[in-house]
This record gives sequence, structure tokens and C-alpha cells, in this order.
Amino acid sequence: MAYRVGSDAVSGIPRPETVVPLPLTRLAELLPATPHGGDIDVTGVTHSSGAVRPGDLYAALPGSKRHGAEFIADAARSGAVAVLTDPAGLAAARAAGLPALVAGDPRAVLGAAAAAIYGEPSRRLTMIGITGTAGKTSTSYLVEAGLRAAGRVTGLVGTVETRLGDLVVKSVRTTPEAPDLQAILASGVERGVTAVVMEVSSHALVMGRADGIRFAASGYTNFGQDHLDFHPTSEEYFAAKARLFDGRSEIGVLNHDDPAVMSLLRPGMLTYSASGDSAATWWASDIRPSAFGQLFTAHGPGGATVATGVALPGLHNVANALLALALLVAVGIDPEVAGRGILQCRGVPGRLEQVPAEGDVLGVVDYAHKPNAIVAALAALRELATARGGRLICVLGAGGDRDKGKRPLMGEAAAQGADLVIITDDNPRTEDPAFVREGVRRGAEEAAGGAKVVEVAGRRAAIDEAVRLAGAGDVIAVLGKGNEQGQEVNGQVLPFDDRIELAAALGGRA
Ligand SMILES: CC(=O)N[C@H]1[C@@H](OP(=O)(O)OP(=O)(O)OC[C@H]2O[C@@H](n3ccc(=O)[nH]c3=O)[C@H](O)[C@@H]2O)O[C@H](CO)[C@@H](O)[C@@H]1O[C@H](C)C(=O)N[C@@H](C)C(=O)N[C@H](CCC(=O)O)C(=O)O
Ligand SMILES: Nc1ncnc2c1ncn2[C@@H]1O[C@H](COP(=O)(O)OP(=O)(O)OP(=O)(O)O)[C@@H](O)[C@H]1O
Ligand SMILES: N[C@H](CCC[C@H](N)C(=O)O)C(=O)O
Ligand SMILES: [Mg+2]
Repeated sequence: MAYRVGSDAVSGIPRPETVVPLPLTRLAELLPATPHGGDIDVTGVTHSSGAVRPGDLYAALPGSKRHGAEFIADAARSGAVAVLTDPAGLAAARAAGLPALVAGDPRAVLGAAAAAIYGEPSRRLTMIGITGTAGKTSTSYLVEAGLRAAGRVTGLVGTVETRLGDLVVKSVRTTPEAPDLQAILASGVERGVTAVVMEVSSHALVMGRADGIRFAASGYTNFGQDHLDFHPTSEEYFAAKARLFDGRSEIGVLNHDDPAVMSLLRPGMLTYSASGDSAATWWASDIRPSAFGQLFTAHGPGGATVATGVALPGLHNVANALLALALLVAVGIDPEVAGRGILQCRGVPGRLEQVPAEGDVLGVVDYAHKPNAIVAALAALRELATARGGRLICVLGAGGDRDKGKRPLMGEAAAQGADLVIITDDNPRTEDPAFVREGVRRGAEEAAGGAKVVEVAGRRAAIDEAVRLAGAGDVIAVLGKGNEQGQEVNGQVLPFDDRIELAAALGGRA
């Protein structure tokens, strides 16, 4: 069934069952915010008028398209008892008869406000944060597996899903807005969760979504190009990610193999090197393929060695596993237990996921939708294709309404990494799909690689074409959408899952 973008069909953020009422005037004392219009107890908080529950503080934020103050009357009808806003929103709060807290930049105090309303849940959790251009989701699953091996009841917050013990909720954003995030953490505490690993996106760091959280340890995977539709410059994108290490993380773990990331190195920080540089705190050696992925030896502080591995191919997944190990050990997990847990993780949804299909062509779906991820994914799959004596065929597009500058770079990376590139549509959103394809094609055609480049409109048709052109031993990599189950076109999300489409196309061939 199709649904509108942002509709309730894809939300379902848990709220804590029990919240100690917090007087608005007490909250004002904790924040830089001025109270107006009397006192009242608040028992919840949201930034979205459609999600208001009785007793909530409604955060009426100035946005890029609207001002949340436009929705104060709606919020009041749904039971909001108070408003957090900027001076421009105060009149609407008064008109609705609600007391208000006014701050110059209400987003800047929202994280602290939400944390206070929900009883500072992160203080009762071991919080692990992960940022970086690529590898956040993958690393978070590996960390979660290590925590579970150590007997912890875990939480995970990221692009694919939010998990609190046995509860699983599909994600809408990588990092939820602060009111949702604090509600998730408080709900986790109620469910007995003791450790939470979360992806911290650059959007989140700029917009204060993770404010109010103190991380026991945080990791930085790598820095490449993405999101320049949101961040004005690459430097500002980098500075956004650097904020995770600005004092809110007790221990920082940096990728020794990435010079941009290493520019943040300060005394006390840890580093890791998948390429095996022994100058790093954690480094890998003896990497060898195994039946399900790869095994390697991790070398740690004081000459410690851990025999571990990861159930995914590619050097980038050794990097993710090494970062996971470093983070786990940093928060006190035994290295052997951590290494065993990482090894037990059976893959990550939509990340180098092999689709089930009989026959002599291997189909793989991956979430690479930025240049450095495409380089990494195709390098991993090239090894598989070579071992099978086949070619590497890549199907990819780029998302509409997102960073246009990355499109030719994505095309270039695909043409340099694959033998045949089929350029198609990703999520067109509100853009003309042909225009988006053109951006990717330009880069692919100008690339130095010897790949053949073709363009096929329509993702299903492109997958069918890849299967039609494939021969025995070939690997087909469908990149960019990973575990996504829909395709966003003009505000509608239409059902579409690369894994289902590729398996069906391969099934028709076998
Ligand atoms: C660019 C961006 O991040 N924008 C976020 C921002 O939107 P905005 O400033 O445009 O808000 P707006 O539409 O003008 O509305 C203003 C305010 O009115 C409120 N409102 C609006 C309408 C309504 O009916 N009721 C209501 O209360 C909104 O909640 C908002 O607080 O504030 C909103 C909530 O306050 C967010 O939902 C919204 O995320 C949008 C939907 C988004 O697509 N974000 C993506 C790009 C994102 O955050 N991605 C990252 C990285 C992904 C990754 O690489 O992994 C992520 O962490 O997911
Ligand atoms: N350490 C890494 N270095 C480079 N590329 C990687 C790395 N880990 C994963 N990738 C590639 O990036 C893709 C996305 O990986 P993952 O979902 O783990 O990253 P992410 O940072 O969470 O991405 P997003 O911001 O889009 O959610 C993978 O499918 C893979 O192609
Ligand atoms: N969280 C990422 C997802 C991109 C996925 C890709 N399929 C696309 O549409 O560009 C974003 O919003 O930029
Ligand atoms: Mg992610």
C-alpha cells in the first residue's frame, strides 16, 4: 500500500509508561528559557503537533518551511498543556491560553528539556554513539551483538530500526528528534535496557537532537561526501560530525586510516586501523575469508590479541568490526566476549545482503548511496566476482532532493569499480528522474574506468536488464536502497524492495 511521506504509517515511537510530572517553572530553571503565563505540570514532550498526547509540552519550533507556532492551537486541542517556543511563537501560545517557555533558539534547549521531562534516562544507560559518512548502521549492529554477548539488555537507534530489548520499531529518521529520542531511552530504561548504541547523524548534531545525552564512548567511521544539500559546505559537514567529540563523549574512537577523521585526535582518544597500522590503538592482521565472511586478529592495548571476524565481506567491514570492538572494550566489555559477539552477528539488513536465488548469478543488495560507500562495496564485491570467475554488474541511481554534487562522484565510483553500470532511479522524491540519472551518468561516462555504462529508466526495469545481461559467475550489485521497502515519488511512498525485486528477477532466470 502506498502512504504519504511522514504519515503515521511509518512512526510508532514508544513513550515511557510512567513519567514524574515536572512543573513548567522548575523546567524553566533548568534551561535558558523564560516562563510566561503561569505554571503547570508536564508529563511528556513533542515537536510534532500530530503526535501530541495529553499533558505534553509542545515544542513549537521555527523550521525551514513553517513555524511550529502555526500548530499550537491544534496541539492544545490534542491536550498539550504548555508550549516551548521562540519570541515569535509567544502570541500564538497566549491565544491558545497555554503557558509558555520562551528561548531565543528553542531547538538549542529542547534536548535538555526532553531529557529533564523524561528523568534523564541516558544517565541510567551505557550510551555508545557512532558518527561518520558511511558505516554507522553496520557498526551499530556489531556493537549491539557484542553487548548482547556480554549479557546486556540492549537498545539500538538508527537508520533501519529502533530496538529496545524485544521491541522493534521501524525508523523514519537515522537519529530521532530529541523528544522522541529521550522518550525511546526512557522507555528502554522501563524495559530493563542497560546499554544503547545509536547512530548520530550530522543533521542530528547540527539540530541538537542528541543534546542532553552523555556518551560513554563514541566512534567516528570515516569522512566522505554526502548531505551537501543540508550542510552549506564540506567543512561545515565535517564540523557537524566533530561535535560528537566536543565534550559529550567520555572516550572518542577515531579511524586511524582516515586523515580527515584523525584531525580530531586529542590526548586520551583511541584509534583503530583496518589496514593494519600498528601505530593505532586497535589494528587488524591476518585477515582471511571464511565460509560466511572473514576472520581476523585484532591487536589491542598492551599487546592484547583477539581472534574475531565479521559475517560480511570487504575491508570496510573489518574496519566496522574493529571500531565495534574498540567501543565495546572502552565501555568495559571483556575483549574476548566482545570479539565473539561481533563474530556472531549474522549480517546487517540491506548491507551487502545476498538475495536468496538459485542459479549461477549472485545477487547482492547494498545501501551504498555516497561515493566512498560505492567504492567500498564494489571493492568487496570485486573480490567475490573474481573468485567466481565472473563480472561485476552494478545497478544504481541517486536520491532526488538530496546532494546533487555527489551524483557524478557516485557515477564515477561505480564506473571505476564495476564492469557494467546500469544507471536508474533511486527515490526521485520531487525531482525529474531523468535529470537525476543524468547527474550520475555524467560522472560514470567521464570516469577513467573501463566499465560499460547504460541508462534504464525505472528501477524494476533496470534490475531486469541486469539479470538479462548477466552470465554464469557474475555478481549483480543493486546499490543505494538497501533495506528500504518503498520508493518515494512526489510525496508518496510506493512499495519497492530491491531484495524482493532482484530475487524475483533472478528466479525468473534460473
Ligand atoms: C532537514 C531536516 O532535517 N529537517 C527537519 C526539520 O524540518 P523543518 O525545519 O523543515 O520543519 P518544518 O517542516 O519547517 O516544520 C517546523 C516545525 O513545525 C512542526 N510541525 C509541522 C507540521 C505540522 O503539521 N505540525 C508540526 O508540529 C515540525 O515538527 C517542525 O518542528 O525539523 C523537523 C522536526 O522538527 C524534522 O522532521 C525534519 O527532518 C526532515 C523530515 C528530514 O527529512 N530530515 C532528514 C534529511 C534527516 O534528518 N536525515 C538525517 C541523516 C540521514 C542519514 O544519512 O543517515 C537523519 O538523522 O535521519
Ligand atoms: N566503514 C565503511 N567505509 C566505507 N563504506 C562503508 C563502510 N561501512 C559501510 N559502508 C558502505 O556504506 C553503506 C551504508 O552503510 P551503513 O548503513 O552501515 O552506513 P551509515 O553511515 O549508517 O549510512 P546512512 O547515513 O546512509 O544511514 C553500506 O551499504 C556500504 O556500502
Ligand atoms: N538517510 C539518507 C537515505 C538516502 C537513501 C537513498 N536511497 C536516497 O534516497 O538518497 C538520506 O535521507 O539522505
Ligand atoms: Mg545509518
